[in-house]
Amino acid sequence: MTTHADAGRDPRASHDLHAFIAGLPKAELHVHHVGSASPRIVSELAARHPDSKVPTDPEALADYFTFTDFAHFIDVYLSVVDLIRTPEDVRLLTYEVARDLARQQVRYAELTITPFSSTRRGIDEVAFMDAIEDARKAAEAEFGTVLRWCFDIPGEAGLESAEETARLATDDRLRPEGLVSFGLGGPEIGVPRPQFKPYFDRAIAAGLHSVPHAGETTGPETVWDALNHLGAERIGHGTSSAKDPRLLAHLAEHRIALEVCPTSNIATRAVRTLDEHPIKEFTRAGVLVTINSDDPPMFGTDLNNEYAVAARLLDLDERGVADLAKNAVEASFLDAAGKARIAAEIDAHTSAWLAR
Ligand SMILES: O=C(O)c1cccc(C(=O)CC[C@H]2O[C@@H](n3cnc4c(=O)[nH]cnc43)[C@H](O)[C@@H]2O)c1
Ligand SMILES: [Zn+2]
Repeated sequence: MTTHADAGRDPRASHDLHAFIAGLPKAELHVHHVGSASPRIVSELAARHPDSKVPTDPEALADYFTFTDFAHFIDVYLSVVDLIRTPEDVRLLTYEVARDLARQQVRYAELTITPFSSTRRGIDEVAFMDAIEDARKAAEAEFGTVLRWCFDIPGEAGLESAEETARLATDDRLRPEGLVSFGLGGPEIGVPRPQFKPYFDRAIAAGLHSVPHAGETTGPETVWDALNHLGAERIGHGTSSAKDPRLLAHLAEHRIALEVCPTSNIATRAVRTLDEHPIKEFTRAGVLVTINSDDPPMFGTDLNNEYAVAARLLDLDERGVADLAKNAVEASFLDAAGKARIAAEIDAHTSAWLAR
């Protein structure tokens, strides 16, 4: 398993490729709000709330963020969710996440937020929406990074959480301007996707895109369920799709992108080793693969490292990496002008790099 000591930079990618990736304009489509809290923010919040079991020492967090399995990961994740108690915590977290993305040349990110987890812990819903929107606008003005939201249902919390998430996402008085999509996260085992159909139907009717997690910890049938019952336009992870050639052909034919997060899959032990990751099977089948970081500090990674990992697994040079970055732009929910702008930036960076 990848340890935090060697994570954050794939040692097998060349120094040059790392430098190319670091400067490459990128879009991130699968990254969680709370799961992006930096060790500094987590330890600051933990110090403010001494009743929490989360370590206050940033150094100790690497151990705390070493997971025995997916269920353990969710336990730890929720202990960090418990640290976010006020609208100011939400604003600060969102703004700092945007700063970390901007440092990696991320021009556009769809950030998955679980509003149910905050409102059920007593944060006022209007203050919550104001906090994320305030941070989004500040981040765009100060860093130039465009943020958009995906509100996800924490499936294991039951239909009550689905109802609350659908309400927050579709009520015109609450729904934030930056909201573009509707998701479903958390464990998959014992949480069948079809039960969430009415909530996805409402979100889709309200103009939101459908982007559930599926096939991360269960088989390809869950991905089929996400497609057939939830109207999925992209799939979060979709790792087990590799076991079903008919599914791979369907994803490829319909340009349904997979949001691949290689290091996450190792850290949660959904996949045993990076070399066993099915990313190559996806590209071989013609599936639109996008590269993402999921919960970067918790997995000791960042988006740049995920691109370096993908480059190694797919044996890509700079042009191949640039094509992966363009896949994310294509699969994003940006408008055509926004897509064209970032794609042109990717081309400009690549041409300038290769002409050195
Ligand atoms: O907030 C609660 O009170 C609560 C109660 C019961 C269950 C839950 C959850 O299951 C929350 C899970 C939460 O995890 C997020 N997440 C982050 N990374 C991943 C991932 O790789 N795969 C699936 N889910 C992930 C997700 O956003 C969920 O909201 C909460
Ligand atoms: Zn995720």
